[in-house]
Amino acid sequence: MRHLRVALIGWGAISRRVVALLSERMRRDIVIVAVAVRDIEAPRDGLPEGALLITRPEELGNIDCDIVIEAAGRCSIESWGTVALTEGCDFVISSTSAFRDDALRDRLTALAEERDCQIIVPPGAIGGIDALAAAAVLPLDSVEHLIVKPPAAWRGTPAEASIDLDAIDKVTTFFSGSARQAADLFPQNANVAAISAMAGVGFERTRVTMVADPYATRNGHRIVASGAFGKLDVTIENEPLATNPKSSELTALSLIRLLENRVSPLVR
Ligand SMILES: NC(=O)C1=CN([C@@H]2O[C@H](COP(=O)(O)OP(=O)(O)OC[C@H]3O[C@@H](n4cnc5c(N)ncnc54)[C@H](OP(=O)(O)O)[C@@H]3O)[C@@H](O)[C@H]2O)C=CC1
Ligand SMILES: O=C([O-])CC(=O)C(=O)O
Repeated sequence: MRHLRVALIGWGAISRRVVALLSERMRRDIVIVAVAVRDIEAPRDGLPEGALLITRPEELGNIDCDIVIEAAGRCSIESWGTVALTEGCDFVISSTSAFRDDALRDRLTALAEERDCQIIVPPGAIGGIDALAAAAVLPLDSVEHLIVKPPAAWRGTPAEASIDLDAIDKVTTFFSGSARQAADLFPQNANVAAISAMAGVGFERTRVTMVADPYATRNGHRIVASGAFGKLDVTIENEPLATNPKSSELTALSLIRLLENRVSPLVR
């Protein structure tokens, strides 16, 4: 039986949900060996039994782990990714908006190649990424990504500068631009734009629209692509995570799929 030793960067909504699901699913073959936090003194509950609490990327060097999963925020990508890859661990990223920075992406990719390990971008909160990436083997004409969330999910973001989130009574579009602009301006809501961009036609050519919908209760994504392969149109409505309405439950589920595939004799 394969075993997987995992370090989690961040102890927020996604990490907590991943750990709860692994426990519910009794995955004794997937062990959380470390959890990275910023403030070691802060009170926190639910940590996986036996996991070491760490605060500095260098501490990964003292831990025997196979894979490091970032679920913290884009500021953590460079420091934790550099050490994880240098230590020969695969590095899974949730804060994919960090990769709107081509130089950072190139630096980490070169390091992964040098250390013979991988940076993994899971589909996160969206579906159809396997099909989009496969379609991109042949020329693509266009990729559009529509993000629709309830007003509460846009609080504390630049959306507040263009619309009154408390007052809107109809579906309101407040952003239209490239995936690079979307990922740059909305690091807590448009990581998915970076995922669809990297799977398809890149950060400049992927067009993103963001919408606040006062009647929505879920986080919605629609990806429409066309090209030599044909046409793709994928729509998904995600339940938000209980402890962070900006993030969708599917992001944690996608990490469970990734981890379970790493230990399973049948990858699906
Ligand atoms: N790829 C995708 O499809 C999706 C990606 N995301 C992204 O995933 C990331 C995690 O999301 P979520 O769990 O909902 O976010 P939360 O805000 O719930 O949790 C993030 C946690 O990370 C901690 N943190 C921040 N920086 C660091 C650091 N440098 N080292 C250690 N811990 C750190 C914070 O701790 P504290 O502030 O207490 O120190 C917080 O507890 C976010 O960037 C989010 O935008 C979200 C949804 C979809
Ligand atoms: O969870 C979602 O629906 C998408 C999200 O927050 C992100 O891409 O950052």
